[in-house]
Amino acid sequence: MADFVVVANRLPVDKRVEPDGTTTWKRAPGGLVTALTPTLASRSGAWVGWSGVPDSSDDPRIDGIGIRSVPLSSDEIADYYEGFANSTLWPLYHDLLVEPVFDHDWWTTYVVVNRKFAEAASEAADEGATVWVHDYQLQLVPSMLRELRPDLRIGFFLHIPFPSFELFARLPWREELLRGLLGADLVGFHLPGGAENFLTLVRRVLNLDASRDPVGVRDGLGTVRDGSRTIRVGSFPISIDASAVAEQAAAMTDRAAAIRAELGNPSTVLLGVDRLDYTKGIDVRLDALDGLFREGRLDPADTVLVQLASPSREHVDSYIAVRDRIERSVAHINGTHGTVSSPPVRYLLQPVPRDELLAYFLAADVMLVTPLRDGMNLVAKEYAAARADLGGALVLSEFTGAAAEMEQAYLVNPYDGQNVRDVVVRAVTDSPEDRRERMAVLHQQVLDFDVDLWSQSFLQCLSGAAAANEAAR
Ligand SMILES: Nc1nc2c(ncn2[C@@H]2O[C@H](COP(=O)(O)OP(=O)(O)O)[C@@H](O)[C@H]2O)c(=O)[nH]1
Ligand SMILES: O=P(O)(O)OC[C@H]1O[C@H](O[C@H]2O[C@H](CO)[C@@H](O)[C@H](O)[C@H]2O)[C@H](O)[C@@H](O)[C@@H]1O
Repeated sequence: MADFVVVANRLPVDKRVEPDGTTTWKRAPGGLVTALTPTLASRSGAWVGWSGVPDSSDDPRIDGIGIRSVPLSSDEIADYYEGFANSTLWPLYHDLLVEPVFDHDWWTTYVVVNRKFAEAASEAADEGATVWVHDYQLQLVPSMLRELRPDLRIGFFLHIPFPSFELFARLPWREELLRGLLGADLVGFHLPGGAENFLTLVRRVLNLDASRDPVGVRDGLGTVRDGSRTIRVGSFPISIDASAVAEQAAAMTDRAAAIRAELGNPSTVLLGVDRLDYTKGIDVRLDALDGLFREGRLDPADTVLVQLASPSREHVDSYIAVRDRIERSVAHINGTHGTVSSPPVRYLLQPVPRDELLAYFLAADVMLVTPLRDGMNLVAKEYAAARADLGGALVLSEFTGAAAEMEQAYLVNPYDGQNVRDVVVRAVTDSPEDRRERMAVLHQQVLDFDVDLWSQSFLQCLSGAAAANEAAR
């Protein structure tokens, strides 16, 4: 039994079946794992989640973390993960970048799978334990878990944007989803705007008493009264283990120089690093590059864009469509502006090892982070952390959570193509002193506001919120 339980769609481990049929488990790279490992290890922790493959139920123990797999069948993965989570909630919460599908069978499976996660958490948690539930895939878990285990302290954190009333209210299951979240003692969002949208929805859809004051960052929590319980609502922008990134990147300078040489030592190396997702605006930066070559403002013989894309949600139609669009655009740019020996876009559709990724950060003159919408975007923070040399420049979409903190980045409106082209040129051509000044602020900012601050501030607020509810009970 654990006194601290994390519940997330994905386990912090990757299961691999080797060609000889044996199974190996590796700790998965990722911000959430890094953020929570110290707390999990120091408090007899457990992690409840899905292994990423169908029908898997092994429970390996990794780095002192007890793992509890929630087995999902292929049909459940199709309806809960690819369906309701990633074809209904994901597009709706990301401002309708593609049309969300409302399917009642998917909803039924979402309820069934959320109950599986709640039951697994209930079995893993010791009396009075703290349970931290994560993200849009599991919004019903807080209330299901509270019903099963009223003794638990329950927190919920949403990693993606939380939409306005006008978007959220389209959901046929809007009441159930809000009620699901209200099972928590503390509901957290990246930005105050998400928290305020939630308070408005609770007031208008459920007719509950919800506070109207602006929500602060890690401070000034909102409240919802639900019977004898008070649910706190707050903003906790996630971050990264910035000092570890800076240290690991410092060891990669030779590899960074080698990468530039492999690219033909062009004057300008631009870089994009994303899951292949339509929210990430990969097509926005490709269109900007095409336009800048046409306008003669960048020289295709002396400029290279490296786009590293990790395959994601590959069975979902909208992801198949965006992959096609991006690949056509890459071929168009290389076919139109390149030569056989030096195509200006180097595109990789596979994840690269962590060290290699850090070397690319050091090799890049300009990092292009241009999402149309993004809850936070950790890549932007990792780039700033990696650049302890204060080199490079960050072009950052205003529609990311990261932009709320990283004001010294070259901010762009990804919906305004001319603005993107102008800002990219500015990031490339500004004086080295101006670029250094901006990077110095960004680098220090990510060191000061790191992932430890995120998890500790959330857990401290959760402890206060739960204690108040226990006293009222
Ligand atoms: N090792 C490795 N990590 C990657 C790769 N692509 C993206 N990542 C990591 O995946 C995470 C992406 O997080 P974020 O930018 O917040 O976007 P998200 O994909 O929507 O969660 C960051 O920690 C990236 O460093 C890759 O090719 N290799
Ligand atoms: O699990 P997948 O379907 O493969 O997707 C990967 C993760 O994508 C989303 O990440 C979000 O969380 C980041 C950290 O808070 C944030 O920076 C980013 O803006 C979000 O998009 C998703 O929310 C996770 O649940 C997925 O595991």
